[in-house]
Order: sequence, then structure tokens, then C-alpha cells
Amino acid sequence: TQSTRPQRLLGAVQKNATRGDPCSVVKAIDHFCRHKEWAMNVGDEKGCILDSVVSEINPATVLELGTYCGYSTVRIASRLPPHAKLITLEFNPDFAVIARQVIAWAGVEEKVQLVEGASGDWIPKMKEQFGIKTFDLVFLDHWKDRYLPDTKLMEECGLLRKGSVLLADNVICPGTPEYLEYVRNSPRYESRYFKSHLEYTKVEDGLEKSVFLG
Ligand SMILES: O=C(NC/C=C/[C@H]1O[C@@H](n2cnc3c(NCCO)ncnc32)[C@H](O)[C@@H]1O)c1cc(-c2ccc(F)cc2)cc(O)c1O
Ligand SMILES: [Mg+2]
Repeated sequence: TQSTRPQRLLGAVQKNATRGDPCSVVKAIDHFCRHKEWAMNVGDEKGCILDSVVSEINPATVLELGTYCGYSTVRIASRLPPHAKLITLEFNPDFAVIARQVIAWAGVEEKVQLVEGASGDWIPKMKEQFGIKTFDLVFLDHWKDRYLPDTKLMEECGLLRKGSVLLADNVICPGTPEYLEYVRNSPRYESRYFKSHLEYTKVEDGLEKSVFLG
């Protein structure tokens, strides 16, 4: 039977990356996606911006919306301080199966809780299920039309505190116009655009970093 692109991406990790070495996993995926098959990982260029935001915040609690194959999960987890927790939500079971193996190969499973399910169902349960008070950092990289409703849901559920940072992928391509309009015009956010390129291409894209002001 035919393999899927995520399965082939996992194969490239298992073939070319060193177990327990997150950087080699990230490099193996970037090489595969640049030279073999494009895939919707945040990628190396935007990934460096992600890395700098994570290092700047040094978060104890991180929420990722949209795990896909676990590329950004590994990038973030490998930069977290000890005892920090990254919860990543993925509602496609086939992608979750691949992501768990990528995360395990990188050796960062201690810091990662991959939760299978939809953000809309799980965001309201974060406190009771995982003992999370608020998130220091949220990385949004799931369906683009869900960025805004899920941000409003996180506000309503009290998961954001003064200083919580939202980092959103793809605000130009494919684009998240309603979300951008909201975080850039709401008095409750201080927002900034980091210009970059769509992963593995020369097309413009970027990340929007928005600090919740409480
Ligand atoms: O579409 C893009 N990303 C979507 C990611 C979806 C992943 O997240 C999962 N997911 C989605 N909604 C939810 C949800 N909650 C919401 C539903 O209840 N709860 C949990 N998990 C969710 C999916 O199962 C996938 O694993 C994209 C496209 C391009 C692109 C650019 C240019 C092109 F030409 C083509 C493509 C570039 C990018 O960087 C991109 O991120
Ligand atoms: Mg993306």
C-alpha cells in the first residue's frame, strides 16, 4: 500500500537523524522537505524566529495548536528549561502517530504531552486535565480560520495572563486576516510582525508575535 507523506518524512528522520539529537531531527526534516517533498512545517527560516522567541521567554508552560509531524514541537521542546511542559494538540490520529515517533526519536518526550483531539474541545479542559493555570507561550499553526476563535476561547478560559505570548505562523501565506486584524487592533495585545518566507520557498510569509496585556 502507498505510504503517506508524513510516513515518508518519519522514514527520513529514522534514516538520517541521530536518536536523542533534536537538532539532527530538525535538520533531517528540513533536508527532506527542501530536497524531496515539501511539507507544512514551520521550517528552518521561520524556525529560527521561533527559537529566538522561545529562548527570550524561557517558558514554563507552552501550548502548540496543530502538531502535524512534530517538527515545531521538537524545535520548541529542545529549547525548554528543565521541568517546563509543552502541550501540543493534534486532532488527526494519523498525524499524531507520526508526531509521537518523531518526538520520541528526538528524545524530547519528557517535555511533551501530545493530546489527540480538537483545540475547541481541549482548551476549556486545560486547567482541570493538566493542572495548567496559564500559558507563557502559545504557538498557533493549525487551521488558519481557527486562530481567532481559539484565541478568544483561551481568553475566556483564563489561560492567558499579563505577558503571555501568542506566536502565530502563516499570517501572510496562507494568511490569517481576521486573526491579524484582531491582535493588531485590540487594546489587549501588543503585536509585532516578523517578516520571513514560507517554509522552503521564496514566497513571503511571517510570524506575528502578540503579547497579551491582561
Ligand atoms: O494549512 C496549514 N496548516 C494547517 C495545519 C494543520 C495541522 O493541525 C491539525 N489541526 C487543525 N485544526 C486543529 C484543531 N482545531 C481546529 C479544528 O477543530 N485542533 C487540533 N489540531 C488541529 C491538523 O490535523 C494538521 O496536523 C499550513 C499551510 C501552508 C501552506 C502554504 C502555502 C501553500 F501553497 C500550501 C500550504 C503552510 C503552513 O505553514 C501551514 O501551517
Ligand atoms: Mg504553518
